[in-house]
Amino acid sequence: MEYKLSPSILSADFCNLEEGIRQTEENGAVYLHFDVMDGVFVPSISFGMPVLASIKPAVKQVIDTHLMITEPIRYVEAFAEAGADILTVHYEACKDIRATLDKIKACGMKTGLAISPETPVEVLKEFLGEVDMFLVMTVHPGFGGQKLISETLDKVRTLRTMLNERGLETDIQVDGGIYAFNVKEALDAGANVIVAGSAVFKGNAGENTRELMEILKNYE
Ligand SMILES: O=C(CO)[C@@H](O)[C@H](O)COP(=O)(O)O
Repeated sequence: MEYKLSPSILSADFCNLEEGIRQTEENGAVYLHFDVMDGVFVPSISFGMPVLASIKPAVKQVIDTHLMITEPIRYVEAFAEAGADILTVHYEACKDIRATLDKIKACGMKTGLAISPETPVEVLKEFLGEVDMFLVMTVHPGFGGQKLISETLDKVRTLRTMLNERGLETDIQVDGGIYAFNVKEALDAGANVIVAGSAVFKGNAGENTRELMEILKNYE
């Protein structure tokens, strides 16, 4: 299993965004996590396609886009054009999940399906084998800097078991409250794509990335 770090720029210093991102890339983060919030699905508003389109040509990282927006199907084409490589939508935010996933695929992106902490993991059963990545939110979506809800890791464990039973090696991403001190708990539960915002961008992004990457590289 390949372990990947996806630094979330939500916690970055936007006056020095280019430098911050470069430090994560130079220190081995192959993904870059781009959190889109609409003020409806989640209370907060973040950034959207124009910001992504500016970042895209400046990085080689996989743009791992997490849409925290209602009816994301409306924006699938726009995010493909802006440069998203993976487009993750929320189970709770879609009227027609399959149509949304089909549109993501048709636009040439990888598919991600996310669940919020209150959503049971069993809802994902019918999508096993149909998506490239599942995202199990380890905090309530909407804000960086929250504390990991440890019960959400039980859902990661259950999901990894469900995938293993079907012989699937689908990526499981975890997002929220992950730091060097607790990342191993998420890996032990079965996650292999780690989103980290505060843990990377608060302080020295290069050193923080290196520290997290060391843990991922040495994980067995
Ligand atoms: O999607 C979200 C929040 O909704 C996350 O991607 C956060 O940006 C993670 O931040 P930290 O908890 O790592 O600070």
